[in-house]
Amino acid sequence: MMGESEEKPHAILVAYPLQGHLIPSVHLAMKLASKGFTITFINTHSVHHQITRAQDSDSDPFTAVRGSGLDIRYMTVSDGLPVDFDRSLNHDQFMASLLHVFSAHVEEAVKMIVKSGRIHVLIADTFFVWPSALAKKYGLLHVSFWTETALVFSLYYHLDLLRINGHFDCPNAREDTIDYIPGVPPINPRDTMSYLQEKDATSVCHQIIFKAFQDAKGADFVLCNSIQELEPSTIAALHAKKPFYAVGPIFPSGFIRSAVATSLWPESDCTSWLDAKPRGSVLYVSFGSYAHLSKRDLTEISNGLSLSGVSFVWVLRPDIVSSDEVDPLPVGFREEVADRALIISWCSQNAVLKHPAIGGFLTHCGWNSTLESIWCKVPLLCFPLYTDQFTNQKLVVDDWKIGMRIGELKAVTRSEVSEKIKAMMSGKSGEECWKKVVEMSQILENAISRYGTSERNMDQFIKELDAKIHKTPGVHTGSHKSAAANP
Ligand SMILES: O=c1ccn([C@@H]2O[C@H](COP(=O)(O)OP(=O)(O)O[C@H]3O[C@H](CO)[C@@H](O)[C@H](O)[C@H]3O)[C@@H](O)[C@H]2O)c(=O)[nH]1
Repeated sequence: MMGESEEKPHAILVAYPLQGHLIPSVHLAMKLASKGFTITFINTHSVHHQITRAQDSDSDPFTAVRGSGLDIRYMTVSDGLPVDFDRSLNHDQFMASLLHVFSAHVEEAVKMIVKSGRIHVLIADTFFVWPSALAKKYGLLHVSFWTETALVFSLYYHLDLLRINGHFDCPNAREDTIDYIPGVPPINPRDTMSYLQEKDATSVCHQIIFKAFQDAKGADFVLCNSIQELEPSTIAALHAKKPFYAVGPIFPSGFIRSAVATSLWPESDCTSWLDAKPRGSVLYVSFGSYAHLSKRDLTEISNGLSLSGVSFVWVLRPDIVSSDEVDPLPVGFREEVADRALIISWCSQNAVLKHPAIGGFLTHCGWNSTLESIWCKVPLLCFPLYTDQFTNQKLVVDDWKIGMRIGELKAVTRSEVSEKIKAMMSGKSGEECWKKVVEMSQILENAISRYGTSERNMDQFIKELDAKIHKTPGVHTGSHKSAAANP
């Protein structure tokens, strides 16, 4: 991309310290580096510690790709809490630290990088509350990286409209369709993010969302891990407001194995177990890296899996109910399903989804899982738990018709779980979803092919960024002058 004589753009990329954000951030860094960027990637000490512990190796995760000519440097900073602090058990304290303390540590790192050489850009997850302000202070361009759908971005971006219209943050919030967000097809409030459906909008996560989207309004560019063809009107309307580019799906090159370690937990290898199963016969079950299930729902899902008679691989994180609860599964469950179930703590999800034995995915509808499932032509059984997962479910079930809901409107029961699993794995409705997901996977493949929309969007973004860097020589050098001008 870059001309020989031109200086390479140097970007700091700060990943949000959660698994579902870290994975696309690492692969965005690799993508940009392959297009000629120098990247300084920043992880928290805690994430670094978890990755190296999972790998049983102390080296920085990018070591493996350095020989290939990618210029990716690596730093770690504190998130404000001790490395071994249980962030899963103390969610609000962790979030409060990211809200109030983390920026001071990032600023120290940015100051150091700026002092040591030319730097042009700060790329940071949209959920951080400080990037735009920090970028301005140090004379850097700000690229906001959004790891969810454009639809979710747009709903957060237009919180003021939702408030004015009485759909959010008011005593008796309206329950009728939201039909006034620019470019967004009408949406039922029940399909919006959990934070928009909650009555109390004073939680630490709400504060993060309010501040983050205030800050994001100052971004020079937004890169979104979605695909233009999947959300055309929403993306067009956002792009009309600011340079908003869909560049997804952002996957490791080769998809199955990432050259850079990103897993926060050690991975079990499921290949030989899956190799022994017939094509399309196994259900993969995972609720992602962060969400918790209630004990009641876990019991119903376990019993539903048991009743269904279907073979399954279940990623059951040790903290799925709470890290206080040692084994939350119903007594006798493991023995009952032993001949057709593989229950593990973590795996290479991409490798599992890509295996021909997998025929369906019971998922919380995290956006990465959704994209990975589509890529692997695996239809989804949706059991959203919080945040954007309800909105992703709406896209999957109502708009794209590649999945089915579980626990819709009422509490989930074992018989519903069992019936839906059977319908998905061997019924007509499962077959319909499968046909659609095969079509959709082609859209994703096209988007990241040589002349696909995501590839072109990425190139257009780089061209515009480059023009901005070179338009005002001396400004985006990370010089202390600009920092001093805006103390
Ligand atoms: O055993 C496993 C289970 C998961 N994964 C990976 O972990 C990631 C999980 O991401 P995601 O499916 O998006 O779920 P969360 O971890 O829950 O991600 C958070 O971040 C996402 C956006 O970045 C949001 O869409 C989710 O709602 C939010 O909970 C995916 O890449 C999976 O491939 C593994 O590698 N091994």
